[in-house]
Amino acid sequence: MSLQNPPVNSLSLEFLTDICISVEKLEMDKTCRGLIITSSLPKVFSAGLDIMEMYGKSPERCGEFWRAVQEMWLKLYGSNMVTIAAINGSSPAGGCLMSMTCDYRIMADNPRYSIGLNETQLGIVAPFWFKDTMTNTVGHRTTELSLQLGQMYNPAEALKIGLVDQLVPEDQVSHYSHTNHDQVTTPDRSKSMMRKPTIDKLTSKREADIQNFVSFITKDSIQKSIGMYLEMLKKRKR
Ligand SMILES: CCCCC/C=C/CCC/C=C/CC(=O)SCCNC(=O)CCNC(=O)[C@H](O)C(C)(C)COP(=O)(O)OP(=O)(O)OC[C@H]1O[C@@H](n2cnc3c(N)ncnc32)[C@H](O)[C@@H]1OP(=O)(O)O
Repeated sequence: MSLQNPPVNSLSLEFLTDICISVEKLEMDKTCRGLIITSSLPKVFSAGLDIMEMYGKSPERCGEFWRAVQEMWLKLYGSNMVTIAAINGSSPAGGCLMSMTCDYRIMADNPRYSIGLNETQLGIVAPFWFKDTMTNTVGHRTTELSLQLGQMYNPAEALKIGLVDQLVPEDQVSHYSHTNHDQVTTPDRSKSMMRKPTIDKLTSKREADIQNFVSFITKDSIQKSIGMYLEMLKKRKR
């Protein structure tokens, strides 16, 4: 599955819905042995959630958006397929979350790229299931530090903390993803055993999580922080 939503593969409601439909189709396809997620765009795996979906939108629309974010996570984290993230560019926030849902992460060894949960930099708090996914990937202490600082990691740092499993030359990300994928022939039952408690936690609190998101994101102070962050993104470009 090659992500293609220019300019930066931000995860809008529409794009998330497309991703969920694609994953669902693959999940039902008995001939499909697994999934490699990568990006068709240069330099960016995914810029994370589409910030415009969280800025100036109605509570109803925000709720619909958040349900789609949850759905993407539930489908990928709970997938019966062997999944590999072929991270061929930067992958902040929701992009990092998406790659952490996979069984294995291969990243292009380009020091210009970065990956991490940077929500704190936007003045927002990473939801509990983002935090749980990171804890399951890199451990409690690293997650605590990482979330408090909104830390982004270059590939070497990401490998060191276990946020990615392998670094490869930029032009060989696809090759290594396929080679690794071929070595794993059957999805292991231990995957669902390890992930079930985390999945059950969100499933049982799904509606409350949507309500929390909507009331948090529509607050004036949070809208102001997001507006300032958007301005900063645009200025940085010039
Ligand atoms: C207490 C109860 C709590 C309850 C729940 C509450 C919590 C809320 C949690 C919400 C969680 C959010 C997770 C997220 O994913 S938020 C998104 C975070 N993403 C980012 O911060 C990424 C920002 N982008 C970048 O760093 C860079 O764009 C890049 C990905 C490294 C790519 O750089 P480059 O190639 O140089 O591209 P540009 O920076 O020039 O961007 C081009 C273009 O795209 C716009 N853009 C970038 N990222 C996003 C985005 N995520 N959403 C929407 N738009 C984005 C950027 O502004 C440029 O636009 P213009 O061309 O119009 O200027």
